[in-house]
Amino acid sequence: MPRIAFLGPPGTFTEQATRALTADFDAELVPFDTVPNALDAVRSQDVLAAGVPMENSVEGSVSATLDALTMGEPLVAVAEAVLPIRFHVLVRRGTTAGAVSTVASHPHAIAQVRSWLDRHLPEARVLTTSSTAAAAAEVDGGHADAAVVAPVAAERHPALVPLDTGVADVADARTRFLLIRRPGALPEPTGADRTSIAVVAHDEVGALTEVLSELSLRGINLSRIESRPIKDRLGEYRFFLDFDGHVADARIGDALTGLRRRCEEVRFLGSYPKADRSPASVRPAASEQAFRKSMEWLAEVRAGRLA
Ligand SMILES: O=C(O)C(=O)Cc1ccccc1
Repeated sequence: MPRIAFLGPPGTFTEQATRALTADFDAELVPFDTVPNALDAVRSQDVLAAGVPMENSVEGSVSATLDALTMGEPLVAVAEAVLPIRFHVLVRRGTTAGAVSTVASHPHAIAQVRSWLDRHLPEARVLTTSSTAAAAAEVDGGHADAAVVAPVAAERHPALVPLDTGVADVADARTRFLLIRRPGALPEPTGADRTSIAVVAHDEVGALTEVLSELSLRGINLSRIESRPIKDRLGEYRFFLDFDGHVADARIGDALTGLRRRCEEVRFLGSYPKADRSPASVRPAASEQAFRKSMEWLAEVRAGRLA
């Protein structure tokens, strides 16, 4: 049975997402304490794949995931899941809100319950943990008084009780998760795919505009752009781009070759079906047929068959 890593310990949102991402096959889910460790386990072939949190509608990208994807051997995303996010706040039985002096959770969870904390636990000191489930373990072990967790974590900690449930500053907050593998056969194009890449543009005037032009000229819909510093050079950045389409699509392949010529570095991070299955809107000039016809025309010109 394939082993699949997830950001643990058991009871995280990522475990829930990884279960959804592997629902089609029998898998043994294996917890790792950090995203970089889970991805390294994929690289070293200890596991087949890893489920990782990617971005959140409230707090933005999970930078640990972005950085870990581009450091080390190449990896690619093969599937995407989006989960609605609401939290339970768990305490040891008998703890009242007034007795909570420390509240623990993953930084992205804390960011999504700031107003709730200001209202209900204004005096509490925040302790950040590697995951929401790790925060529940801290409370169980007596190292923190309250934990902001995924509802599933409550089942794992029968000694803890909710101080509140369904907590979320933004009612419709969502988090996007990816299933990451070593490069191999790509998922088949479905017409409702997303492609992710990371590029380092040359340090010159207009470089980012030119990167974006490669996409816009081909009618490619950009769904996310994020920058992360290149660790060893201050003021230079790696851009993470997500856009509609599959690398097997002519317009995407064409854009990628343009980027490859133009950029210092291009890392392909996968083409995979979008969680919402919404089909890409492709303008006529960027359709498969338009690309095929233009290539046929070029071949004719090159063969000297056109007047
Ligand atoms: O810590 C978790 O449970 C995670 O899976 C990371 C996370 C944290 C907050 C919101 C969504 C995902």
